[in-house]
Amino acid sequence: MDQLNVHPYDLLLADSAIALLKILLVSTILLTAAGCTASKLRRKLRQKRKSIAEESATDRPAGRELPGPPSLPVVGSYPFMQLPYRRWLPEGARLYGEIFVFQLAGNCWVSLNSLKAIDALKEHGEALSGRPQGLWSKKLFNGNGLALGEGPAWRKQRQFVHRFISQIRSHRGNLESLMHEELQLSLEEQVPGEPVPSELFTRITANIVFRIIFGQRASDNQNFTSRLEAVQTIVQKDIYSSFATSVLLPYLMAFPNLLFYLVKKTRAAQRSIKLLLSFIEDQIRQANQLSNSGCGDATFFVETAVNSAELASMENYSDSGLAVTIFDLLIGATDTTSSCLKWIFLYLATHRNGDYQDELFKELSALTAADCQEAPGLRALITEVLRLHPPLPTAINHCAKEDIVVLGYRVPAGAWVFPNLREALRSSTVFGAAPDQFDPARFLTGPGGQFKKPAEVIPFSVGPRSCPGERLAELQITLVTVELIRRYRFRLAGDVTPEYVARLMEGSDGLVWSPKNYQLVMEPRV
Ligand code: HEM
Repeated sequence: MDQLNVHPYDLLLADSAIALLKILLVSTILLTAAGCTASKLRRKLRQKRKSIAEESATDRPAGRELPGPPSLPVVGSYPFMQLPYRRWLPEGARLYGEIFVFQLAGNCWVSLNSLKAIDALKEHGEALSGRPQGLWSKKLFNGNGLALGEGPAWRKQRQFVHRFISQIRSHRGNLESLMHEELQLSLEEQVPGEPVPSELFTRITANIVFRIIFGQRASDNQNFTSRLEAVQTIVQKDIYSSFATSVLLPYLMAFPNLLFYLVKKTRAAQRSIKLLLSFIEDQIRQANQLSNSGCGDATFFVETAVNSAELASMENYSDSGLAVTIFDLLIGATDTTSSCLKWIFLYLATHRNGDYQDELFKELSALTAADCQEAPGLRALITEVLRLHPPLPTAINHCAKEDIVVLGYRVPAGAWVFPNLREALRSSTVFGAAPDQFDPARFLTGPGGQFKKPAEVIPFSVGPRSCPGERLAELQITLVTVELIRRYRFRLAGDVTPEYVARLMEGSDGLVWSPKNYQLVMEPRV
């Protein structure tokens, strides 16, 4: 009865007071913890500075201080640059030149902006073969895999992947018919008469890679496709683009569980990655069972890997380690290759009002199917798209294992070093007066318009960490492009204004650089 006498406002007030108290309590705990961490960090920084100062000059390689924006405590270089930082990089290169440094998310980032600077990845191959080992990679991948792994295990798995790719490429006929079949199936799955979403290219690529790895179509496996899509969303976002992550991340890192359990998006991302990894582990278990029963098919990656004595002899080798390598192959292969195809078909649909695609169609129609792959106009198109829109514009961060000197500047051990491929591939010194323009003819020379592959176009990066999937990606891009140009004429669906095309061309800000999604009208050529 007593309760009935309580006015609802009183209840509301009591609730608010409790909520306020809770907020105050949590804030106090957080602030105290942050204070402790900050002082811990300050102490560490002082110790680090002291030990650096104590290093004798002879121990350190000579070299000037790297140029770059200033850096403040806590916020780093954030106030002097813009986010997303990738969009600011051209400005940084203009201000500071071929190589510069900035501080973000508590780390020292070194941007290599020219081909000469990027050569450091070859020249200091071993010293720069490290990868930053952040909280994410430790917690989710445990140092395994190709993209973030290091040391002898990474080297051995890379060799294994290289050998597998050369082996399937040596049965080129089989590989090509798998790709043709997949393209045909993916096209048949489109709604007849409707414009085709640019996501078609992701579907084709995912299906091809999935078949190479598991011997089945990805589209037939809903469990896989939904998990892959969730992980792709993470890859397409750049976690360093926001203030919260670029500035607060190092402090949140001090409380990994807080980071994982409080930040909803991070938790969802972690869950998606774990689900995809557990799906891959199931496939590995099935491959093991098939192999033990003698019913396996060792032409697929997963079967070849579970039967490999070389991999089995690796220290701490496990199914979960192999799952991370397969995860890297799936993710590494899908978004990059499909991004390139999306750019290609955007240009085909828009460049020179369609005259350009008609020219290519004529070139390909005059050739046999085998010769089409080497057609100069086609090679020039693919090379120009990869030059202007490298799918991984800043590759993956490398980590300097020791102090090195690049172009006369000292790069400190522990720095996150990345090749700024987008900048280097738009150098006017190398690519002429209009490097930002789409002009495939720049790669055609001589009276017959011969194509010569330029060594300067390096969208797959260079050095011991360069992309192991380069040859596979090139074959896939070539086959899909030839086949579609020979069959269809393309235009963008909807109200196509120059502003709309410019917006599509701006692309995404994530780790992988794709055009914004578009719809393609594909008219069969008769
Ligand atoms: C157009 C397509 C592709 C492009 C432009 C591309 C580009 C790149 C780049 C720039 C890197 C980072 C190199 C560095 O850190 O310096 C990389 C790494 C990697 N790529 Fe690709 N890639 C493509 C397709 C593929 C395919 C088809 C596969 C799988 C078969 C693949 C698997 C990987 C893996 C596993 C790594 C990590 C290698 C390591 O750290 O040792 N990529 N790729």
